[in-house]
Amino acid sequence: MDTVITKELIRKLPKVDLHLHLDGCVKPETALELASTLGIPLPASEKELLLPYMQVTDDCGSLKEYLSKFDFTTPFLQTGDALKRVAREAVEQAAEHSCGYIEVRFAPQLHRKKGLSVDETMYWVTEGLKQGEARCGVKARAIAICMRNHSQQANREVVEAAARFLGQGVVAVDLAGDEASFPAELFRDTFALARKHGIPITIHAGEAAGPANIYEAVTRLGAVRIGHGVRLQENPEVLEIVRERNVPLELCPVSNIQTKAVSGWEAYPIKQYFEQGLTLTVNTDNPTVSGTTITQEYQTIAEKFHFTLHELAAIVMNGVDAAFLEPREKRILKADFKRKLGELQINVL
Ligand SMILES: O=c1[nH]cnc2c1ncn2[C@@H]1O[C@H](CO)[C@@H](O)[C@H]1O
Ligand SMILES: [Zn+2]
Repeated sequence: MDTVITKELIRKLPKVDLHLHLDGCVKPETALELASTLGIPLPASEKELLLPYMQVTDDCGSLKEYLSKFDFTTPFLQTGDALKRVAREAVEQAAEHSCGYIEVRFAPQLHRKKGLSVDETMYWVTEGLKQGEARCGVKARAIAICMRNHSQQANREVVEAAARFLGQGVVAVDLAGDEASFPAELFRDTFALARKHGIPITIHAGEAAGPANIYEAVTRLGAVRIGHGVRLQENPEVLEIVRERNVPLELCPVSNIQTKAVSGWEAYPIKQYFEQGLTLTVNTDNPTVSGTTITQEYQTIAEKFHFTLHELAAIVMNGVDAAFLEPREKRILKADFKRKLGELQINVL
């Protein structure tokens, strides 16, 4: 008989979160403290009352509307101390949900309003992750995000700083922001520079626009993972390319429903993708903005799509395989995950 998949069992299941935005996981209580330290007035002084300003509701209509929630948080994330703290807290939150490995992404250019340089933002975020790692035993790395609405020069600075921090806590570069208004092909030069520096690339694509952006990201920009990619099903040829090349999709189910990347759970293609042999990973995107946790993401797909515990573990291991870690570090992580899954009587390949 199949094991009953309880929430507690999923919480205990060793997991990874490869798609997690730093500014999307700020705890409301932290926002309150940072705002008071920085002297920024807030519309509410209790965390429960602050949460609606930081979180979307089910009637969120689009990615653009979803992204507007980030305007509330960025003013607090402008100092080294604040960046270090929220990075550390991202690791702590992951530890509560038995994540053994996380990659936290952030856009350095959004954190410079008080004069930090791009390198300084990377320094503080990676410091916070290291502190969290030491305290919680969760391996944590950073991904530097280029923003779609930023200038080529601003994005170039991010890529160049990422090259300096590669192997020092930063493991990859990404492209995020308003996908519908800025197609992937606008960023060819930016990612050519990343390739020149040998920086691994993941790109948000096929979320608020169609598979053409996934095609561009994989075949021209050099993406070896795709952020979301849920709209891949709209083009079977692109789907075949993604499958052949074994490009992992960083699905974020709760966020994907909220941003209307997919019309609703009945149309969410995760089971089909799984059965078609695509490499799926499950992630949170923005725990605070989306009101989710990695446990909830797994529980939701288990309930709605009847994944078995072994299938959930296979998805976890896809994430371990897709981690932007050096081969040696990855082998150690993989062995560690197999051991921990074995303790739960789950055997994976
Ligand atoms: O799902 C998403 N799609 C596209 N952009 C996103 C998503 N979530 C967050 N951001 C954007 O990335 C920035 C840096 O973390 C956030 O400020 C937000 O604008
Ligand atoms: Zn994202």
